[in-house]
Amino acid sequence: MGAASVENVVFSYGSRRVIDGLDIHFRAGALTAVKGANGSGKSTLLGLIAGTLRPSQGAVHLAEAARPALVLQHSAVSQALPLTVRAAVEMGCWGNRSWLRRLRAQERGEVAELLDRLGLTELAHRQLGELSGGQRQRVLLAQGLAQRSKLLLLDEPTAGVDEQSHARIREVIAHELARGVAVIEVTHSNADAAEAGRVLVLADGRLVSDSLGVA
Ligand SMILES: Nc1ncnc2c1ncn2[C@@H]1O[C@H](COP(=O)(O)OP(=O)(O)OP(=O)(O)O)[C@@H](O)[C@H]1O
Repeated sequence: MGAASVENVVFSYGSRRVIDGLDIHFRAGALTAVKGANGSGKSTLLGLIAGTLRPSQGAVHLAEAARPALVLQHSAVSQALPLTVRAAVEMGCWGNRSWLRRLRAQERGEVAELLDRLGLTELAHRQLGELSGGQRQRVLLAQGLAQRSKLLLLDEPTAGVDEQSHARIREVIAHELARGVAVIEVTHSNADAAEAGRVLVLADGRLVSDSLGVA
């Protein structure tokens, strides 16, 4: 059993079909890059796997009962949420439990470690709205990692980040892969896609290329 599979999936917004019969099996513990022009359906595919969107036809199957962790692009998330960086990352630990529940010491330790790995410790008390786009992107990634899912869905995690942050994000992805997490990464970067074991290319909601990467 792989990490996830989409089987003959079709998805439409109104009468517009934006995913047009995708049939893809994602291996466990591997990095898969998803490329394609703007509007080709990449983010929609992640939403379908994450369960935030439901297929109009076909089915999505997940290996784990737990939900995948979906990390959106920072531009897709409100900057106005009255949350500190630390609180945003802690939200990733909530899972299905009550948000009123206090974090266990172990979870607090994990949050501190994630803040450190993503270079956010100094920013932990800042409000999300006070951060730059690249800083917010790292917060969203830390929040996704705090979910401890075996399937991590990343929507352009390195878009618009500086070189140092880029390196940190690549290290964090490599670390997750080494832990056996499957990562599906939407990217426009050839360099990032080259790190993947497999590169998928979408065009108009269809799979037009499925190749093994160089990694
Ligand atoms: N909420 C929505 N309502 C209607 N149409 C939408 C909605 N979200 C996306 N679309 C359309 O669905 C299609 C696929 O969008 P999607 O965001 O999946 O593309 P993408 O490949 O991720 O693009 P990008 O590279 O720009 O992020 C596009 O034509 C887009 O205009």
